[in-house]
Amino acid sequence: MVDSLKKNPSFKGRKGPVVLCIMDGVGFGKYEEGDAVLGAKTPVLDDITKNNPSVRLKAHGKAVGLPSDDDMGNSEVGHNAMGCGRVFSQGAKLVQNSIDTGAMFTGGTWKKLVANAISNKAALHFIGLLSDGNVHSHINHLKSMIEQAKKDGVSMVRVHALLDGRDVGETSALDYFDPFEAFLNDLNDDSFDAAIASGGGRMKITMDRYNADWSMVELGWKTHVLGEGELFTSAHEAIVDLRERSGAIDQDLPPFVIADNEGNPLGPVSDGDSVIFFNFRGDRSIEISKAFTEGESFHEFDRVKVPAVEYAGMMEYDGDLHIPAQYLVNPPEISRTMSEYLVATGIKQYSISETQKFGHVTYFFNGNKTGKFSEELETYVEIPSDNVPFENKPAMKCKEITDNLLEAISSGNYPFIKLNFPNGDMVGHTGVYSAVVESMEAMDRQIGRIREAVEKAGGILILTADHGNADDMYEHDKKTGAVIHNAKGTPKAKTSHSLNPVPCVIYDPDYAGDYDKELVEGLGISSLAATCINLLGYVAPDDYDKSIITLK
Ligand SMILES: O=C(O)[C@@H](CO)OP(=O)(O)O
Ligand SMILES: [Mn+2]
Ligand SMILES: [Mn+2]
Repeated sequence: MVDSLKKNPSFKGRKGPVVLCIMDGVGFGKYEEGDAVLGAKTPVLDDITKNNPSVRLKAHGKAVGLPSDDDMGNSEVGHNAMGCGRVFSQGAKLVQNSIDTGAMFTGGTWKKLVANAISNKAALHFIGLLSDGNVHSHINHLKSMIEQAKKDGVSMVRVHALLDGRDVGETSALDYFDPFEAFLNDLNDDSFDAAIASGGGRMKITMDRYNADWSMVELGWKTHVLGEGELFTSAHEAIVDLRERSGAIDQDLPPFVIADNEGNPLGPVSDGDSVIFFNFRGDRSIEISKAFTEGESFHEFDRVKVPAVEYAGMMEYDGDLHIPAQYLVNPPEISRTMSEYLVATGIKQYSISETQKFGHVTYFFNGNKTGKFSEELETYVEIPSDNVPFENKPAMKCKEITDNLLEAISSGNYPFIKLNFPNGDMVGHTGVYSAVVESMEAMDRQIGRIREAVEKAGGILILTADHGNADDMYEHDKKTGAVIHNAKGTPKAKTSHSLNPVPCVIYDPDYAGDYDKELVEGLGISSLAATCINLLGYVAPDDYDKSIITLK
């Protein structure tokens, strides 16, 4: 348990709550063309930014614990940084280190899974996202593990590969699958047989999160484990054919199963096999891990059969519920989060979003911890998300989130309130510019309502984001900055996050002259924790990253 926070006597205090509004995926664009935040009519955001202290914060690369500044930010590392007030080396970096130092392959879990496959003359399966996005996984991690498996004497490897198109180009799958199939063929010899056995789009199968749509996981189970689905002779053939027939971009591609020479599935998961889920990020890895590891208590769908396998995740995906029990790399040891301090100080908190981002303001914000620190002091509200393509409903649930939030603000019960608006990110990932504009306009109207409520309550509103996305909706030439066009002559959509900085605006209608209106420049989003603590009237823990405000 952490110590309680010390009061800061120089801060005058406010009547109302501190409200932290995280506009998921809303950054400051580098290019005018394709910046849907700029392109949208957002009178509230414009006005609030112009007339209040505001600054840009770093939200990518090393500022959020990623290996390099070429790595875009993402929700996990962003919310971890905001909620923990410090920057921890994150999954992408920890896994790479573990491979580089060899620690992964001398560890007990790796050895156990390899020994299991060898002694049963069975397969070692790898399931996960095949790209170099470095948000959930990296293809190089997978390649290193397969090479090592061969060295260690495994004779059969089966890969169940999900198409990305969300952290990398929207139709870039073959840039990963083709060289990867060649890589496997190069490794194959009389004693080693590695092949892709199944696959599908990451938003179609396997990688659901926050219990939003378990039917995705069921379809993944059928595809990877039961070997049920449309059969193809190779992943290349499957991708080309399914793209043509479905018109889907990579993340939405229907599932496929690869057949052997007799027309049977090449690599369903069977008794005695070993299975590694090679994504390092937790949110979209928890459900499939449960399907593999839970016994009769599992009721989410009918698994038909549950093969007896040794299963391991790349990491422990939920440090609270210990999912899964076996994993290859220790997750970052995130401790002493802001929520824990607030609980120790007796401060009531309210956290709200819709399903798609509910875990972001709770589980990620609290350092990948599912449970509350205190039932009494913390209130979590989840507005159910619709299961629809979000380009068709760009407002998502921002109105419903706000309706609930306004009650929390006016109740006077919660000194600290945090919310996540998913619009910029979830609609941003669809690549549909006009829908993103609409989503920003819908969100702006709700921020107008929040501003009014905060003013009435005499509180403080902090507007910020976890990383960019909506601010960068077209692919640009890296050298010239020019928009890249499709064969049809339209701009090529960009579905991934951006490397752009994010806003931080402090709307404090009852400003009492107790801090400098000039905000500190050059900081990252990890500085938001100390800032919130200061605005609640407390001194931030010594080792938290510097606050964005300078107290007088
Ligand atoms: O959808 C997701 O899983 C990621 C992108 O891979 O987005 P975010 O980090 O915003 O959750
Ligand atoms: Mn996000
Ligand atoms: Mn996202």
